[in-house]
Amino acid sequence: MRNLSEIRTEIDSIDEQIIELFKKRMDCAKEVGNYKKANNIPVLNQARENEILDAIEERGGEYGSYARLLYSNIMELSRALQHNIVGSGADIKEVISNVETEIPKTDVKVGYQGIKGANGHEATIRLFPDAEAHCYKSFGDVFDAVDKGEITFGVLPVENSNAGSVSAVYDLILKHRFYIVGALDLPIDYCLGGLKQAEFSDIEKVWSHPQSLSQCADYIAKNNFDSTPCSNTAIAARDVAKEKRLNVAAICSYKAAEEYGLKVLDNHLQDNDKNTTRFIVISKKLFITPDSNKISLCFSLPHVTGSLYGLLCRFNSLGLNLTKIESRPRPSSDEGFEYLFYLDFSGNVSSKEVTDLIAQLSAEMPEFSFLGNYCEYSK
Ligand SMILES: C=C(O[C@@H]1C=C(C(=O)O)C=C[C@H]1O)C(=O)O
Repeated sequence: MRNLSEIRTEIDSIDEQIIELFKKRMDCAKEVGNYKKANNIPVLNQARENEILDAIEERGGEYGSYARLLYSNIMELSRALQHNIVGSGADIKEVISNVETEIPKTDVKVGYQGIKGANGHEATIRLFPDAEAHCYKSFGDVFDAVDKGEITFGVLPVENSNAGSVSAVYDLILKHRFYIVGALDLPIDYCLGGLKQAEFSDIEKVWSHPQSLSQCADYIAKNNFDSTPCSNTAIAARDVAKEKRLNVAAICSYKAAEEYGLKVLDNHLQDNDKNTTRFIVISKKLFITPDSNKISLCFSLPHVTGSLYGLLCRFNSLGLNLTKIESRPRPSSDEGFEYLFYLDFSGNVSSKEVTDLIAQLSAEMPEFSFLGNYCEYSK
């Protein structure tokens, strides 16, 4: 048997040959790109790629499936190069280069779901301390109000560190495709708000938003409470005050308890003391502030093997850090389910590599939208 350094010497020499061949292949892809640009031919030729992949797999012998994977990556990168040459996604690049960089914070109307004292209200106050806050019954109503121009911005919860994604909001993001212009990670602290004359031992039932009930699931189980979902934590607090039932309490913010005259019967109910909810700011107009550190995209995937893998390979090749990927199903006539994807990654569009990537994806992904580049605050 050869010793390790002998084998490694051979590997190094093979790599030297592979890299030279890889460069030659990319030079050819570049030439193909120029030809496609001159002749107005689409970058992707799936049939040709499939032919190459099948042939490579065959020739790869015992390493056939590895060879296929290697080549799917190579062709992914070869296409990325060609998209830059043909100038794919010029419309998105144009939008990004002409964007406004300052978000108006005064003399604006900002909407949230719920009523005064809701977590959405708190997020709105923190993000827009000088704005006029408007409350809406449902998440959908906030989106509709932005659509009609009744409010300039909407503040919506998208994710909680314990309970996970707020699917209803993701569905609305994917439906409306408004821009995301800001985000805030808001620590959430719940109390048990009961009637003034109630004691902790009187409480048998708790009312709150399903997300909040889920964030306090251990606490509720430990105390053997009966839980009832409400449309909002602050609405739960208001209704507990209104209904005047001694054995019912709301799981709500301290502000909501105070706002609706409830007595705090217990503190910090959340199962995880780092309980945090992420809110986003939606807008019909795009703003990208210079401190932006997060980019959001959405798209559907073609029904082709490895299409999600191919997409992830592009991010990997640029060393970009994906922070979230969410898929939402929707019924489709032929394939049973079809999926829309929502994706976040760290970055700023001032980087050419990043805008090139967004432009490339816009040309390849069905139903692609660039949702925005914004700063995610944690206060
Ligand atoms: C290079 C080409 O463009 C793309 C990349 C391919 C490759 O790298 O082999 C194959 C097909 C196209 O999707 C081509 O059309 O030949």
